[in-house]
Amino acid sequence: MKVRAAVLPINAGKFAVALNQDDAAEIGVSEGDRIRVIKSGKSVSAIVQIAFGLISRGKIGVYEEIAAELNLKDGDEVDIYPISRPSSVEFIRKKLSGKKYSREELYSIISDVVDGNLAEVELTAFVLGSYLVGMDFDEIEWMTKAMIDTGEAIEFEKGVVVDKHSIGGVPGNKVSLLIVPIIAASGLLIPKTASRAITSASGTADTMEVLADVNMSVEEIKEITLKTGGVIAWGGATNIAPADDKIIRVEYPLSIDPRPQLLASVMAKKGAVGARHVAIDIPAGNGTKISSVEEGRKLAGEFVELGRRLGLNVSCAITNGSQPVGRTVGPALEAWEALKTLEERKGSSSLIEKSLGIAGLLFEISGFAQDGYDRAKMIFESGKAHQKLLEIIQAQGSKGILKSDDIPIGEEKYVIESKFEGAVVDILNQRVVRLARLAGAPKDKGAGVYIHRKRGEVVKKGDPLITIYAETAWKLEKAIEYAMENPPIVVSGMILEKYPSFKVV
Ligand SMILES: O=P(O)(O)OC[C@H]1O[C@H](OP(=O)(O)O)[C@H](O)[C@@H]1O
Ligand SMILES: Nc1ccnc(=O)[nH]1
Repeated sequence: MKVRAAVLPINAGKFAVALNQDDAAEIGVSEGDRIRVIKSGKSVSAIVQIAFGLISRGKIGVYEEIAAELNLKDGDEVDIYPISRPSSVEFIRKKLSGKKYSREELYSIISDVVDGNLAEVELTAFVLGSYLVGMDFDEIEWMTKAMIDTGEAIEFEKGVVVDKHSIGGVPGNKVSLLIVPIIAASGLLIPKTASRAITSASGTADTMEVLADVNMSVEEIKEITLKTGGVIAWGGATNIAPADDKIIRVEYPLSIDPRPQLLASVMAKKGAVGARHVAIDIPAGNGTKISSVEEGRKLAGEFVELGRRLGLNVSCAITNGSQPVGRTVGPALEAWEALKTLEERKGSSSLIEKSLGIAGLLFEISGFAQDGYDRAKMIFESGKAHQKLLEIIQAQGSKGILKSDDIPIGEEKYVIESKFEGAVVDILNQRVVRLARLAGAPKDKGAGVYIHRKRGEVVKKGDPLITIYAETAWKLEKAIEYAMENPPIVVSGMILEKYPSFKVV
């Protein structure tokens, strides 16, 4: 069937088109089906969206990706006809009924993810297949290798390349902003790519973006690493393991990170940047991805084994995830705390101890030093790590922030005070994250929370417990409402929740 193109100035993130419902019915396709779009001998397969009333008969709405690929302008005539779903969909369905993927099937699924050949619902089914049915170790290895092979890789001709990654899950985990400059200042190379938030209120890429550009090509990552010793780039902007960010996009709204995807997501990025020695941070504690040290140990074993299969020397640190790291949660607040700690060479002990511990582990496993922690501490206390972060920020493209207090924080704020005297007995990670997300994080960089009292600290009646920051008043309101019903910080003796809930109207 011949139709005329209407170019939609929208990036769909995949090859997609919008069809009038009657045209779709005429060629026998529905929402999510595929068609082939042909122009002057060139063709692409595209996922169909039905645009009720928005696209008139005889027209086809083409998003930017297809317009660019086929060099289409408004009014150009194209040929369309229905095609069948890619075989990956069949493989995904097989997993949902409890079967094992073959190496070829996983490669085909990951290639289709990268090429944008899977509709949102199919990609979601892939993630849910891993979540509900799981994968065995061969499948995890094949998926990781497929993720590396469908993207670009970096090779360093000289230098010792190391890397670190956290499985995430604990709020406030801004440690990479301290670890990367400590390692880079030592002369080792650390070309770190990070993801944006998955289950938290700020991923390392979101936090670093407050200070510097994080969108970098593979060439830039290599060049800046060779120049300064390290980078903190957003993996999703590179062509390094490009399937990763597309998978993370469907995990984020569900706030789930299935174990096979987690292992592959982390290790594909490490394998692709040419790292030889890798430290993995596994936060364990209530309300994180790993609830106990035992479970953390099991996952650590899986990381080490996957590393072995990929030729990487992997060591894990099971870390305290029972409450947020440091005192801040949310992109700007976390960037502020990381930079402030480097400037003043002091700050929250959970942030400093964890950063020095993981930097020290990297020094030890790479053979750089036997007293890794002490070496990391020396670099941190000498101010070299602070200078190095500023240098990395300049090299990546600075956002114009020279010191921590220049970082803009959301202007709408509200302080939650303690209603009575006592001690903080718990901080509920998931409530802290939910609160920061309701306030606008990670999208609104200035949104988040500052935690005044952590576990074991004493409070008097009226002392501040937590300050919520937001960029807009209505988001602040929503966050306050949530915090009132679901207190994120528990002071001894306090009622956590009432059941059945009772509201005064
Ligand atoms: O807590 P959630 O959002 O699930 O996990 C995602 C975070 O964990 C990792 O941290 P890092 O890059 O090693 O610092 C990722 O890159 C990302 O920043
Ligand atoms: N699934 C993931 C968890 C943490 N970091 C990542 O990059 N990916």
